Amino acid sequence: KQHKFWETQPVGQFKDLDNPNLPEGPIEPPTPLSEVKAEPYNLPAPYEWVTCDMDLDSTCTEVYNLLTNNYVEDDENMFRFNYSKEFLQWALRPPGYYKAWHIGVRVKSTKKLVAFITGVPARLRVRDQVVKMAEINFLCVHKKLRSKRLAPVMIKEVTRRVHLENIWQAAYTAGVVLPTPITTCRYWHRSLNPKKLIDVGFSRLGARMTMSRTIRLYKLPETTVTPGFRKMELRDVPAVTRLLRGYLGQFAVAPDFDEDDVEHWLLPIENVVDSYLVESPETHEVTDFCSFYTLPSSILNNQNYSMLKAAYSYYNVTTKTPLLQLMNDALIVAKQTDYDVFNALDVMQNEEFLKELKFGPGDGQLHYYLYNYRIRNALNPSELGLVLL
Ligand SMILES: COc1cccc(CC(=N)NC(=O)c2cccnc2OC2CCNCC2)c1
Repeated sequence: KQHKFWETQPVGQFKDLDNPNLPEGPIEPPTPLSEVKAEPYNLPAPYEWVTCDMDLDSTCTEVYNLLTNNYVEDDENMFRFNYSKEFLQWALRPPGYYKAWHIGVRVKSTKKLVAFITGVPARLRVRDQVVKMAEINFLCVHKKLRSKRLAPVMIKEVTRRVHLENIWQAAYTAGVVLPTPITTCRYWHRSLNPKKLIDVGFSRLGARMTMSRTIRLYKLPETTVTPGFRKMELRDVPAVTRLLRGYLGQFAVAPDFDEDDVEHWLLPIENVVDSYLVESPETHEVTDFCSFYTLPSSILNNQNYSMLKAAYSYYNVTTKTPLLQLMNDALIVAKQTDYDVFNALDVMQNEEFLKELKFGPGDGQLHYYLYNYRIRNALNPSELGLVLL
């Protein structure tokens, strides 16, 4: 009964796990475009498909409001992701994006937006194969329409529209176990504003800890310590691309970023994405890079606060500066710009700094998935070089 839908899809199936003979790579071959279903899948009668034009402020506001009230909550339903409009426009319009992959479901009679799912194109390398994929995200069904089995038809519709662009693989994450994770990550949090985090129930006062001792424990310097540490600028795109491509090559799964991708995904946008680099004061060479994205969470019921300002570790590269020192500078700039918490997954080399920089383990896991692409053995999170938004 479980996974009724996913057992019908070209994804690694749990029953295949002990079959070492299945080759790594696509599970199903591409379909001739003439054979891809030309019409959208059928929705239940009261609903209709709509393509959400994120360039239209009114549509962007509808998407923002749907997600603000109905998107992912933590396990204890105390917080809900609150992606900003500017973030959504950034996340959904990378180089080569397709408007048709920004899919909404409206109530025919009222035109109310009640569900959403998106894809954006990405070139991902899986071991030695660079594969054109869709990164699927923001699957959201209004709370009042849950268990109407809308999610499977929305997944089939975005898959159909991705197929129409001759793309046959996808990548996505979920907090739940589906067939079959390529890796399972743990997330970690570094308190920047411990008083607020304890007040809103995100953190608990440690045993034998006072509030003032806790505030002292997480205190950070007022200024960064690495000489040449500065914000990334447009002129840095070629150097950052070289740095990032060289670094990501070590991971089994990672984006195959070119300069256009780096310009879109890593050039700082206030309150959306922040990127810093180390330019050697002697040689002016760009030797290190760190970045984080901004994803606030609504605090679902607290008298004093309504929003948690959270930074999420994105891509970080070191070739000269110790990773601990670079990431501590990232914590310092996040604290300076009023973030309450800095989150990170145990992917790439993040384990090197998590404990040392006073991150605490979160209580959940994030599973990564590939669609229509088998990898022989699940990866360790440290073999994953991909961060999805
Ligand atoms: C603190 O507010 C929350 C609001 C909703 C959910 C969660 C817990 C959670 N599920 N966190 C993560 O999935 C997570 C934790 C650390 C880093 N990235 C993450 O998720 C990213 C990547 C996947 N898409 C959502 C954002 C926390």
